[in-house]
Amino acid sequence: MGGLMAKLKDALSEFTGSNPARVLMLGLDAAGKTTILYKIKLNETVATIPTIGFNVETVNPCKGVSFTVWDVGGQDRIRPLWRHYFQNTEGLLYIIDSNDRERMAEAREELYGILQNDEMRNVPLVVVANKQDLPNALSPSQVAEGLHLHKLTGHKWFIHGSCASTGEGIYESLKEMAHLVKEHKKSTKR
Ligand SMILES: Nc1nc2c(ncn2[C@@H]2O[C@H](COP(=O)(O)OP(=O)(O)OP(=O)(O)O)[C@@H](O)[C@H]2O)c(=O)[nH]1
Ligand SMILES: [Mg+2]
Repeated sequence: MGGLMAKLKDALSEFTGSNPARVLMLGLDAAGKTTILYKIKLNETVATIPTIGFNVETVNPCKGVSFTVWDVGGQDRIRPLWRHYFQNTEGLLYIIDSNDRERMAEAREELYGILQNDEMRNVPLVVVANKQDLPNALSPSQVAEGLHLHKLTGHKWFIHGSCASTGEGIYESLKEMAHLVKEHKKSTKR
């Protein structure tokens, strides 16, 4: 009985305050990462400047879920720094500017560059197809196609559309991230 109680306690505390999951948020510059981070943290649309370095916040996007979200600047000259944040990552949030059709191939190459790293092996991926409010934005399924997600192996993935300025779609993306991280933790415990 004691063992069962301990297991239950363990399951319940998986993502709660004392033990947040480490979520890494990457994507090309101006995709909307910092806007998303502070929308989750403060429920406010903040005016951002390009991130040089990183922002980190602990957030509780839904009941019983706690994430430490690392938002790392995406300008090309600082992308080589991304790898320093890979270790112990439990979920990758990859943010796409769905309106930036010209840079979809670049976003794809960067994504595959991240995922092939040993430290990111099997880490679940949630792609956020942001800026859905813009009239020329690719739909989430077009973004999935542009990123060749259907060819991706070794990573559970999910894609959701969002508009960071209104917050639409962000909660759903994080809820799915919580689900995938939980599944991943279970499978690595086995
Ligand atoms: N229309 C629209 N604009 C957005 C949306 N999300 C973010 N933006 C704008 O996009 C610009 C870049 O947003 P940031 O959050 O700074 O982008 P970032 O990914 O953190 O960029 P780096 O820090 O350079 O990597 C800002 O002007 C935001 O207001 C969105 O959903 N729709
Ligand atoms: Mg930023």
